[in-house]
Amino acid sequence: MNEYIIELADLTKQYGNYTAVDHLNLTIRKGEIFGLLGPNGAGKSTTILMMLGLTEPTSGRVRVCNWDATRYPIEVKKRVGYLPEDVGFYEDYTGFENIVYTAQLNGIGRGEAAQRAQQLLNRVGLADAAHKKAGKYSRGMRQRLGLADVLIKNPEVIILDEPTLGIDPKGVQEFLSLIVQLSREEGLTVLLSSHHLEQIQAICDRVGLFVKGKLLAEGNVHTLAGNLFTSEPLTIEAHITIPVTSVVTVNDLQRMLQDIEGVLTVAIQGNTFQIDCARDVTSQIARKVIMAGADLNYLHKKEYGLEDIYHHYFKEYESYA
Ligand SMILES: Nc1ncnc2c1ncn2[C@@H]1O[C@H](COP(=O)(O)OP(=O)(O)OP(=O)(O)O)[C@@H](O)[C@H]1O
Repeated sequence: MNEYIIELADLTKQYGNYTAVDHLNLTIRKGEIFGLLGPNGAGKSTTILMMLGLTEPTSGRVRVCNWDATRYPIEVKKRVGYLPEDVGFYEDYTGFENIVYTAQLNGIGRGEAAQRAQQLLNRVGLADAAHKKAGKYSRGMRQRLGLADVLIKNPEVIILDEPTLGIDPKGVQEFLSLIVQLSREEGLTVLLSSHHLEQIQAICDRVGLFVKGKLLAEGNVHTLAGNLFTSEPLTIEAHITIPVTSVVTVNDLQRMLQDIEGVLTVAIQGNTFQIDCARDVTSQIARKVIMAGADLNYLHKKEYGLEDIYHHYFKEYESYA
């Protein structure tokens, strides 16, 4: 059994002379939550369409659940659930009826379909609204119904394209927790395409950064930041109070910190010392402050997040949302 559930090898898609996806190489393991992040037009949707076997690559290979998606799209469709930005439901059918209908389209008999539909509606938090017409559902409820709709066929992989657009913050949090729960409890592999950095950072094990059809970087947020910002100065923030009885002044302390090898600059604002350094000198800072008889209230090392990474890569592209 192949350890990767999704494998893209030199995957390329051209529309005429335009290369929408450019020699993409990417592997995703079973049970991973992987985030596809990139500005509009980066090629995320085209990549997803190729994974689903809905559009043919110009060259390269795409395997999903051990099936070549281009040659065996039906096998892939049986194993992969796709939740687009906006799912189309029969508005006059209830949530329950919609899910039963999808189940039957997937060859599940009426009795089992009804039982599974009810279980899934409970699971996605729609038990109370199961018999309400889908046309009356809020945006958040529709996305939950969409999730039940893709889960009814017991997929191995689910692909979510901007699933939280238009949902209120509480609904977003609940929806994302549900995704993590499903992935962890049922070993479901999740591919989440989104512009929302904080959502990707909150739930994804790994992230792929797309721009102009290429994967510029991939890895977990921590590793990406480590690789990217090694040459950047490290910023350490120290909150320090100098007791009134002390002979040491703020200026003395600033000089002492400045003398530590590796420290570039020391800026002071109130009780906060912002220390830029070429390497991590946290322990030396702590020692100096305490030996000077001052009180060290906290020391904080700046961690680079997905937002810093995103801006680093995409600063020259203004088109992202
Ligand atoms: N059928 C098509 N014919 C011609 N060009 C296309 C077609 N589909 C997509 N493209 C182009 O390919 C590029 C990649 O589009 P794609 O939709 O994959 O990007 P995306 O990263 O999903 O962006 P978004 O977040 O806006 O959906 C875009 O420049 C788009 O205009």
